[in-house]
Amino acid sequence: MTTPMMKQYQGIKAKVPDAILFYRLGDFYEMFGEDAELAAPILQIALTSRDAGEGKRIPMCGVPYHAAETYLIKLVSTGHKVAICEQVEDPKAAKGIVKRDIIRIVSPGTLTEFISERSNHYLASVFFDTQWGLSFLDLSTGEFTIFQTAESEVLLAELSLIHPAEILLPPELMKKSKLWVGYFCSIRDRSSYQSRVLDQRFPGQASLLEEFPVAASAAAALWEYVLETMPGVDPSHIVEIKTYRSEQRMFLDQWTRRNLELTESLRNQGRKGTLLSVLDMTQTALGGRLLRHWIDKPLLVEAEIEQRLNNVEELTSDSFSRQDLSKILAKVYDLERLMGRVSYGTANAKDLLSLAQTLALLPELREVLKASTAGSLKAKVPLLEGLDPLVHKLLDALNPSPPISLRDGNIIKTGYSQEVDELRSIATGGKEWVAKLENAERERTGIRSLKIGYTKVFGYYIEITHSNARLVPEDYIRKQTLSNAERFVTPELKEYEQKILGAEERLKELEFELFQTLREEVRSYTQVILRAADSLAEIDVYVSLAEIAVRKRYTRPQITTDGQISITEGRHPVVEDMLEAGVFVPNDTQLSFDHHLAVITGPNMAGKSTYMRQVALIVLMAHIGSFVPAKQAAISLVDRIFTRVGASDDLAAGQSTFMVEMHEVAHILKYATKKSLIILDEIGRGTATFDGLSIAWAVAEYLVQHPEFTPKTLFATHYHELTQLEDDFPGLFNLHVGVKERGEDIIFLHKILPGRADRSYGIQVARLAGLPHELLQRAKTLLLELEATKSVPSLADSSQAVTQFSFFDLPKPHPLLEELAQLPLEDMTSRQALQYLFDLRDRIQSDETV
Ligand SMILES: Nc1ncnc2c1ncn2[C@@H]1O[C@H](COP(=O)(O)OP(=O)(O)OP(=O)(O)O)[C@@H](O)[C@H]1O
Repeated sequence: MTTPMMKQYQGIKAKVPDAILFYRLGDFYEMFGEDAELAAPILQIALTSRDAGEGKRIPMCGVPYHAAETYLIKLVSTGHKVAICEQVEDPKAAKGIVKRDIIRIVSPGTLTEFISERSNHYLASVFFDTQWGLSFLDLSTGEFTIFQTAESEVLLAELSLIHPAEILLPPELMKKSKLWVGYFCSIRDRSSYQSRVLDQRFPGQASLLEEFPVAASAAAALWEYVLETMPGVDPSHIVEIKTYRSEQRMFLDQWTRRNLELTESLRNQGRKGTLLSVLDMTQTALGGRLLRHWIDKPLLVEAEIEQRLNNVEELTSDSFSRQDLSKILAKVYDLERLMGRVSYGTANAKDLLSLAQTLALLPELREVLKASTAGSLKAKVPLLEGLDPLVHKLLDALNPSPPISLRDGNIIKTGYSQEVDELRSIATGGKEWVAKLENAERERTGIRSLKIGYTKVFGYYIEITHSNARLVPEDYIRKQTLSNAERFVTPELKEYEQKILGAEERLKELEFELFQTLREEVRSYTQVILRAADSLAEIDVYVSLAEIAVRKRYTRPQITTDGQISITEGRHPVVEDMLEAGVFVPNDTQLSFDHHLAVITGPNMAGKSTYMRQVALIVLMAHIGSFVPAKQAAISLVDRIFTRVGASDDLAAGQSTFMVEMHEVAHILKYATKKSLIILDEIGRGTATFDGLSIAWAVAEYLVQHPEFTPKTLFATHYHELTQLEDDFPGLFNLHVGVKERGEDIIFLHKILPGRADRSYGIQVARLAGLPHELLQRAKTLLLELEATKSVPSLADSSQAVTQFSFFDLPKPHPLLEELAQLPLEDMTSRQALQYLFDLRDRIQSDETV
């Protein structure tokens, strides 16, 4: 027969077939059967077995419950779900086997511990019904958002932006596995998407949910899943559902975000070298996360941008307030996540203390804001009010250095509760009483080594060594014999023991109860605390942006709608930071509807990419509400920024470098409007020369041929042929990056100048990179050949057939070169050499040798 315990286990396991069940047995969480076989190698713990009844044995492994978190994280981070099953009744009260049940299911998306402080950790849900619905929730902070779009591309870009730890999908979408490559997905029953759970929980948001029904369906499934994974818990810190509308926030596709290295660097996907790292001087995790949101979703509404810029400007000119606010913010804890723990009932005394200490800063913060010349930020003052009574209560109630555990007492401060104080004085006074008794007994018996001790099993005892046995009084009752001593009790000691132990026990219980009441009281302030948290985050971001603006000499951009982007002495915020002070060469930019496409030529390494990205970043920073690295900037609002930069492939999605490039170009041409800003860096270079040139040429033409479609475009290219377009299209103009030649070398000036570059200097750059001399000589010879044979046909006539060019098709070394190589220069006078050169020129001009 199966053992009763195994029966109970199987019943619970049947509820969570897709999760590894942590089954609490004493001080361990045990795993059985397939769960054990799966988990043991991941956790690197021993796999044993246990009697399952009927002579069968079942595989088993276990982890100690006090260290369970580390094991749990390991399983979840390797893409597994873990269900935690606890005893749910007091073992003393249990008849037969103790009742157990699942108290929480932890999956990658529902993890709230050990997650990055400065970024969000999202659980997402997707649904499709003529449109795409997306909903995502950060359980640790309570941020809950819905979003709806007709374009799958937009959905995928949103997903790549929020990078959810887990996506919930209905069965029909789960099948479209190509869309979800790289994500941990959980399947949900289709009925979950029709659920009305949100109507009851968020009654105030009915109209929002009605407006975006597909996203609301996704959110319903998500909410149901949350409730399922945390039975009995209402995440009260999740107070509202937000959305963002495409007309209010700039949508940045994943390529643009990546190419501009906004929050992740291309090289190592870390923060270093990103716009975020340059702008982030926030002091709090709240502010850090908000700044990231601002960068991810720049504003499109002029008034909102101006409002942010006003706040930044006011703080730039008030260094006192900036410093004071910074000092206060440095002491602020992560209120959102603390409130998360309050709502899950996992906040301990240290958490409430951190919360109280943070809220205790608010009066000082309000004073600084009131006194500041930053008028707009004064509007935040009322949002930081209403919490002082709670702070006083918490600080009065909580011991300033409480233990982590809530069950061991020492949480409540003396003076807060009369009952606590009384019990504590009995408990601690009792110990004094024991010490007194010890002295008295030593006197009475004359045994100097007499000791009163305590063990959990025997309670209090009087210990007397065997050598003093003859001095033991008659009223001592023998309790235990050790190798060198005897232990005794007296009725008096026993009676007092009851009183002390009872008091200690009751004290711990009472302290826990009082703590829970406090935690509930904090929970009742959820809305007010989260409102204060929002304001703190904003103030933090403004102080950070202002501090950066002052330190790095950024200026306030003038926001316009006249279609002009006019930047004087603009700099690249990240490249500038990496170079020594004063080394970065600033450059100007002028773009308008009439003059909207700049073809930029210049050698490799000259600074074309840097310049184009700098323009994109300055425009983007202006839309965030940040000051910009320029002497002066007037930025007309753009609707989107597109970039096609550098070679990258997406082998996971089965696309070659060239395919990715063409895909990105197609995407840009499809979605860009007259109000967009486009960065195109060397398009066409991923394929054969003439194909590439033709495509680049045709794209440039396309961008200037339609009078109603004049997106501002920076177009860097090594195909110098494109500069010819300037003559035919007034909207197009040439720019080049200046270089200076010194002998065989070139010096990069990094200066953007009007007009076209005369040469590519590719070989000089290759020399700088250290290519072998012999190879460079050969390259030079080949270059002369190519230039001399003029094998590149003019593409001005697009009907002309384009032939592919390959190094294998090169002609043999030109006879002229052979002649030059043979020239007896050592035996020639300089006059003869000069004469030879004149003759040579004449021969070339008369085409004699070509
Ligand atoms: N304005 C500038 N001031 C100072 N240094 C600069 C400037 N612009 C670029 N640089 C330096 O030159 C390096 C190369 O710049 P960038 O990559 O923009 O060149 P590029 O012309 O795009 O080259 P390629 O054609 O090979 O892509 C940068 O890493 C930076 O160190």
